Amino acid sequence: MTPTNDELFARAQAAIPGGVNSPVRAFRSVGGTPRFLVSARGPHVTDAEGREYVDLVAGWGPAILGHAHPEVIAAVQDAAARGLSFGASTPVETELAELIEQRVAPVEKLRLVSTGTEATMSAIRLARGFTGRDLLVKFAGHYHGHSDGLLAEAGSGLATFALPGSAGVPAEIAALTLVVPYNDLAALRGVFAEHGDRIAAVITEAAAANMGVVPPAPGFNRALVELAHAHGALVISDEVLTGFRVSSAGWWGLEAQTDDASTPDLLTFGKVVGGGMPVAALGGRAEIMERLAPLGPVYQAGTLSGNPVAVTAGVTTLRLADAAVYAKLDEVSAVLQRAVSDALAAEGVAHVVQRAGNLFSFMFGDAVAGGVHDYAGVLAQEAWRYPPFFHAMLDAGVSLPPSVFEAWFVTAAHDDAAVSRIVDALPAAARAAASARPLA
Ligand SMILES: Cc1ncc(COP(=O)(O)O)c(C=O)c1O
Ligand SMILES: N[C@H](C=O)CCC(=O)O
Repeated sequence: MTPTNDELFARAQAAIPGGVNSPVRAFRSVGGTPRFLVSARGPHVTDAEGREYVDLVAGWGPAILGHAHPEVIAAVQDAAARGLSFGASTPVETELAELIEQRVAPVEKLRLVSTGTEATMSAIRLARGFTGRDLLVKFAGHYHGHSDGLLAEAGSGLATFALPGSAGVPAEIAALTLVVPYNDLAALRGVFAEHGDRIAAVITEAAAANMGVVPPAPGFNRALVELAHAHGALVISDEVLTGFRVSSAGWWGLEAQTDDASTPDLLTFGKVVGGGMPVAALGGRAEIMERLAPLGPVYQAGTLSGNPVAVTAGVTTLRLADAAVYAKLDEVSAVLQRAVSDALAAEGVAHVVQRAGNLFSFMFGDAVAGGVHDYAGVLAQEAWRYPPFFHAMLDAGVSLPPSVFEAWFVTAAHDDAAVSRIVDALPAAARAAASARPLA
């Protein structure tokens, strides 16, 4: 007999800490049993009980074309048939690097890694190696993966579980990261005034989307580049989530930063560049990137870096992501933003739609209804309204991120039928949010 999600979760919990291989999957903040997925196609995922859901997680971002796009699958099958991993250079790696460099002008040289965590970790080491400085500045509520120096006041799972940081990070390492409120140039100026000659880099999500969506204030990214450069520090723009999702040139493309004064020195990518397989990258000014081994003294390596099957998925995805794909992502995103907002308004639920390109999320309560600009604002919301909203959608066959602190992700495969199913589910979900009460 087919095991249920409950049975699979019980078995997983016996074998795997918390039953999950990444904490946000555990449904801890929304309650209930995670769905164990067995397949995904187009805008849908299917669980082990055979139930199909319209998906608004999209593998946490990569699936811009929808799941299991036939051309991506065919290319991956073809690559796999020629060998899974060579531990040597392949032509397709250069193809992916060239594709990214053609689309994102500040990327003159690029190195492939396997996860976003590796990309940001290596970018930080490179920034330290290049500048000879030790301090790193990050913004509260931003998430850059789970390396030691980046977990202070981080978003994603740490926001979901209200963790200020992680055990196991030595105090000496944590002390090298200075955390500043997002969109607060005065605070950033203060940190540079005090520590300017020790700061190697500022790392920022190009547009924050791991505390829910919180876009940079107009001019913020430019001002932070100018400030950092005035103090001899680098800027790492983390586009792991936004890169090739919000436009064919990522967030950098949307802000159309064309002059040197507003150009980040290093950029990191993940998710879409792997088309659903483990590929990520760091890239930037050649002069900096060439400090990486074997050319320079900054060591960085990986057995699976540039894996030919994974990179084939990324190259094929980027090639298929034409203007029509981005237009569709924008269109579906706009329709859903409006539909959710209307449904919540109809039930009298105070809320705000937070958006950055086609990324969006909702925050609840009068305290946030005017818009949220930083992590303190995010924490002021009535987060307790989300679990009943989430479960009403799930019951109606719509899979949302299992945390109010995550973005919603659409795909170009969200056709009218998928969108209608989401829209039809909204009135009951909005009623559930309206009747929610804070946990005692
Ligand atoms: C902006 C950002 N940076 C870095 C990461 C880390 O990527 P990964 O989960 O692939 O390690 C993520 C997502 O997890 C992310 O959203
Ligand atoms: N917010 C994270 C990535 O963007 C969610 C993915 C994870 O850490 O499991």
